[in-house]
Amino acid sequence: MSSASLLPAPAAAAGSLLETVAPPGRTSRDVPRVLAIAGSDPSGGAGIQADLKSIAAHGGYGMAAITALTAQNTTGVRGVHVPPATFLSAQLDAVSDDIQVDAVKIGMLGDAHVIAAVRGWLEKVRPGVVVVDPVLVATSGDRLLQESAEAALGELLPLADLITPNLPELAMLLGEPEAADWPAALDQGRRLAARTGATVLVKGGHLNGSTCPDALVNTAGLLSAEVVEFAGERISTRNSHGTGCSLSSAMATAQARLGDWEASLRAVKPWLAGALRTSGQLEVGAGNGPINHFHHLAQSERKGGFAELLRAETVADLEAIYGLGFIRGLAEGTLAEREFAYYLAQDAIYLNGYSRVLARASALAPTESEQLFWAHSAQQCLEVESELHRNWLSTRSVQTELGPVTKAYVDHLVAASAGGSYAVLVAAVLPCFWLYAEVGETLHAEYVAAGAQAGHPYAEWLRTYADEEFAAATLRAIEIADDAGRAASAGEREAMITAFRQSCRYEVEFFDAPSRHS
Ligand SMILES: Nc1ncnc2c1ncn2[C@@H]1O[C@H](COP(=O)(O)OP(=O)(O)OP(=O)(O)O)[C@@H](O)[C@H]1O
Ligand SMILES: Cc1ncc(COP(=O)(O)O)c(N)n1
Repeated sequence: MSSASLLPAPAAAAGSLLETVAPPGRTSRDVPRVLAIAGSDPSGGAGIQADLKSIAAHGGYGMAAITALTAQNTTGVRGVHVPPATFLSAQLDAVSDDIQVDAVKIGMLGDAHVIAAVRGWLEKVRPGVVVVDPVLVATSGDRLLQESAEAALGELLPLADLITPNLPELAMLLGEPEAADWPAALDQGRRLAARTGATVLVKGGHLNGSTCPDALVNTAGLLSAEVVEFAGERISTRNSHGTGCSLSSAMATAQARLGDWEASLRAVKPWLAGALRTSGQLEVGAGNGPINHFHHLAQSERKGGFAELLRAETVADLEAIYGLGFIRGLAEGTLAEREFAYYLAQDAIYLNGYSRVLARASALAPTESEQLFWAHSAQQCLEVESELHRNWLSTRSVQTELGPVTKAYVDHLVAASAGGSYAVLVAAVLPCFWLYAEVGETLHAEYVAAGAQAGHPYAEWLRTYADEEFAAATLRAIEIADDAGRAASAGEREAMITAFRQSCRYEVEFFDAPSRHS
């Protein structure tokens, strides 16, 4: 790979090519007409097939001019055929002679002849929104643009409003080594934005670590700041085939409707996260599978679908809970009395705060049945709290002040209740039902399986742990969260998942707190 910059000199970028870019004031439409100019992926995960799905998922009318045919699947690219560029020009003219194109997304281009054809058409038609995804190499490592065409691609970039390179592409376009971390990637994004005059979407998909941030960068004052970052969690999946194609098409469609890049990415990123998160449901191929473009439709149809998604989020935290010294000590009877007393005292404090938050859920509930469920649960909490004081705490010497984990957990719940979204609040309170019920049932079953020894110092506690009424309430809380999640927008669903995950983390920490703070 050539390490020379693929871009024209800055002076040229700022000259005539830039003047051909359409002005930012564009018409917004309810159903934008979006043209994808890209290669075909017959397995449906990337290229034009992903573009059309992504455009449709965002409510656009999708059109497709095919630059190249590939023979590929989820495991790799077997062949590439680039038809004569004159026929691409014929496709492009056939579309624009008849149809007003509100936005264009450009993906795989294949070779320099194709780039020249696209460039000639863009200069003639000047679509209102142009997004260029500078596709060079597929996830599988196969080349999708001839190396000799890289300079021509660089010259096309100043015609874009938005460029969406991944980290290796960003580096190659600048002729620099790949950024080692996120700040270095943002610096490269600034340089590409300055050289092209376009907005650059710097994507964090290729970073290491638990987060997956993105950023919009524009050095000409088009955004609210030069660099606008969008935080995101990394989703553990190998189904990333076509993520970049889908993101760029979604951005083109959203921008044609909203006329605001930041609002567009705010709308698209939660959708993409949901599409990655649910990608496994598709069961397509043995390699890097596709994302689930229409997850928002499927989820709203299938009862239990959102709860399954939440359940998958709890796996690591449940594992962590079962590995904690506190839990093992409780199960085996070796737990220090001091730690048990600390746990009970903090539980009583927690339940008081939790009860208030449940009462808020009752106030926000959309139906009388849910209102009653949360009100009843709030009352139950107070009853369990006084039971703790009466039967468990009155005979022990305990520390009664608010512990740091209890405070953080209750603060998180109060914040969720103050946010005003019933769905997010329901997701935030759910782990206290779900994880506690699961842990209780498991520990109780272990205790019974081990012969339910009467001499076990925590026998009485373990016997009350798996309460049937609480198990039934847990099922109802899960059902309510599932209904709320299926009815929620993509953005609200992501906020629900975030709130749920945070509460799950606090459940782990709550069980770990006695060994750290008692
Ligand atoms: N594991 C992940 N979890 C969450 N978001 C992800 C993940 N991987 C990629 N993304 C998001 O997907 C988008 C594409 O990012 P990435 O850097 O992977 O681009 P790409 O390499 O062009 O995509 P492709 O996989 O199609 O080649 C970005 O918004 C990024 O944040
Ligand atoms: C026709 C076509 N266009 C683009 C990509 C890149 O997508 P990915 O990087 O996810 O393989 C691809 N594999 N095929």
